[in-house]
Amino acid sequence: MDDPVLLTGAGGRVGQAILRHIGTDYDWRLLDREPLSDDKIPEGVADEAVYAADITDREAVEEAVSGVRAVIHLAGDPRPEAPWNSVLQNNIDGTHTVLEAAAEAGVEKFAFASSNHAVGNYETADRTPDLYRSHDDFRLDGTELPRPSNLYGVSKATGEILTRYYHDEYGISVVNVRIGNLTEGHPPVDYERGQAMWLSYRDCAHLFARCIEADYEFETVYGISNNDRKYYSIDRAKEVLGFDPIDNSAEFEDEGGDEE
Ligand SMILES: NC(=O)C1=CN([C@@H]2O[C@H](COP(=O)(O)OP(=O)(O)OC[C@H]3O[C@@H](n4cnc5c(N)ncnc54)[C@H](O)[C@@H]3O)[C@@H](O)[C@H]2O)C=CC1
Ligand SMILES: O=C1O[C@H](COP(=O)(O)O)[C@@H](O)[C@H](O)[C@H]1O
Repeated sequence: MDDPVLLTGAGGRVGQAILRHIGTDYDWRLLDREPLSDDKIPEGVADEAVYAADITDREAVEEAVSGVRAVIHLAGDPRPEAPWNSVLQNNIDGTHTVLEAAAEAGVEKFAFASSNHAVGNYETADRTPDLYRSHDDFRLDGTELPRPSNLYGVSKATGEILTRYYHDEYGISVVNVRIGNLTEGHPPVDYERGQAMWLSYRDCAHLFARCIEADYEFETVYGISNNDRKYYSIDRAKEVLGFDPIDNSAEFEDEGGDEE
């Protein structure tokens, strides 16, 4: 196997979606501030490769990142309503610490879990709800500036600026993945916005596998499944990363996804 890949926030929803589908494909280092129970650790991952540490703990992060070729950085406060003190510490300071350690260790690739909330204020009153429906052709494609919809979104936009700096200054290949709505098994029910930005577990794992495998310099892409309803373009993720999603929220329309 190639050099290890560090996954921060390994015990959370996105981390587990990744590990469930590609958990035996890589030599993982897993980091989370909560100790990981055995059922959250793929077969073959040694105890020494599992770190119970906070991403603001520079020494612990340095140890975890030493000798890895790629980082998938998920750890952080994922709540859209998270208060400033939490996103400042976990999302901004934490991301800075992981990037500093990655640069120092000579990591080649860095995939950052950004969010739809970094651009949530493009969803203006005059664009919605049509924006969430398949007849509407408005698309965000990753070239637009952030327009956060809450302080959590501000922290994700800040993470994207931090990755830009570490790419330009230290040459780390970066992909910011503006993840939509990860929901297991089916798209969110009775929630048009969520259906338009649904990301299935297997498409999520495949997308982050492509972030490990593909060649790129600095990219910002959207992480959603191949939904008929969409206002995020996945063209760039397809082109640069070779993302080839399988799922589509339209296939579940009888379960609460009908358009008006
Ligand atoms: N689930 C979703 O639909 C979306 C998630 N994201 C982003 O993806 C990432 C993962 O989200 P989820 O898995 O849904 O959240 P989660 O809360 O299920 O998982 C986050 C994990 O990170 C760990 N963590 C949090 N702060 C930490 C710290 N300071 N040090 C070490 N570990 C820490 C937690 O213990 C947890 O296991 C987050 O950065 C979130 O903002 C972005 C858009 C959508
Ligand atoms: O960034 C995130 O986005 C998803 C989807 O947002 P929502 O406002 O439609 O729920 C959210 O579920 C997740 O917790 C968050 O990290």
